[in-house]
Amino acid sequence: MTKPTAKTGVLLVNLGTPDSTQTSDVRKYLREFLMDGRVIDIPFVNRWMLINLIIAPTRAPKSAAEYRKLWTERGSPLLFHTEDLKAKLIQKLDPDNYIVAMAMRYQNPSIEKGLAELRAAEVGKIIVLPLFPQYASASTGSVHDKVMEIARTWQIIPEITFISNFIEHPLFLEAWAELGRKAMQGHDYDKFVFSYHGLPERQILKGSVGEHCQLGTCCDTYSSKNQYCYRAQCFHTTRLLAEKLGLAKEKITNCFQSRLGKDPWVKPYTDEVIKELAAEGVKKVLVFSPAFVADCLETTVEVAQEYKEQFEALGGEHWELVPSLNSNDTWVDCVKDMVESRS
Ligand SMILES: C=CC1=C(C)c2cc3[nH]c(cc4nc(cc5[nH]c(cc1n2)c(C)c5CCC(=O)O)C(CCC(=O)O)=C4C)c(C)c3C=C
Ligand SMILES: [Fe+2]
Ligand SMILES: [Fe+2]
Repeated sequence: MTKPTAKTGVLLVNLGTPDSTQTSDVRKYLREFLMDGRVIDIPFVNRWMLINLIIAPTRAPKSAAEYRKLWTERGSPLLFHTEDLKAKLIQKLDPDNYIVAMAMRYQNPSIEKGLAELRAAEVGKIIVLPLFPQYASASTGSVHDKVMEIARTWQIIPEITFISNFIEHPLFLEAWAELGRKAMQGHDYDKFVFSYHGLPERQILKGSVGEHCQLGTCCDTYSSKNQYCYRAQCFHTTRLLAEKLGLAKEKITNCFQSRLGKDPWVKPYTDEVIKELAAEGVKKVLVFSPAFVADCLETTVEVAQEYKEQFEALGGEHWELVPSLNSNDTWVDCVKDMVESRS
């Protein structure tokens, strides 16, 4: 009798979210998240003091109030959209060859739990897919780091494939384009804003190969020299999507949201771009947020509510967010293809 072939394990990992909207759970989540040295990249003692003496006490109650605006009967959207993605992926993959687990980098379900599920199924190979289209040390890099921290304790470490970036995948672009076309139907937008999650500028510079990135026009081209530069990856994502959707260059604006703390973050800042657009008399804006593959606090509350209020208060008339990929069928096909092409 021949031995059955071992399955390939797939681990989908998103950022993380609190277990509930109680301030204590939000504080626990923020502590774990922000104590990650890849997220707040300052010396440990300074980070510990900043998080425990300033951020956890003051930010946690404010963030808890924000999470209450977002929470649904199914809990946090980031979590249930990732669960839905996993369920649809399972339907599309051959069950004799694949087992799929899902995890959050911070809080639950943990990466430890996801990897334990795959190990229990005695997989022969693991494919880790951090659900971040653009590589950043604070997101993708941190997932890779955590998986290696756990795998390093195993006697047998199977072959592990890490997916670092998928901005050029044709089905990723098609999934966004489908959602964009739908949002554009019956509307004539003045501007298309591409708002990406921000990063401290020093993290962009640290992530630069050699001294390539100067945070200037260097990020306007994308090549093997700057393939891990977060800013260049974001601009490239916009160019590819704009091309697919046939958007005129002069109608496109890139910007970066979710700034935290006083250090300079990658520019231009979304709130400043909104002021500029309003001052130019722009009235109708469609917003894409393609650093996120699932709707979450940063899209549903920050972009679709807070930035909309800011734009309207400054005279804007229509501010619309394109919903995220969530468990869109073309996006599920994209994940299936990324997995199968690496098996
Ligand atoms: C798209 C990838 C992300 C990168 C890169 C990233 C970097 C990063 N984030 C913070 C601080 C916060 N981010 C918060 C929420 C949040 N961040 C991402 C993704 C990236 N972050 C997502 C998907 C979410 C939403 C989570 C959800 O539950 O819906 C938060 C928490 C919310 C809040 O209090 O505002 C913080 C804080 C830093 C400092 C950073 C890189 C240095
Ligand atoms: Fe974040
Ligand atoms: Fe650059």
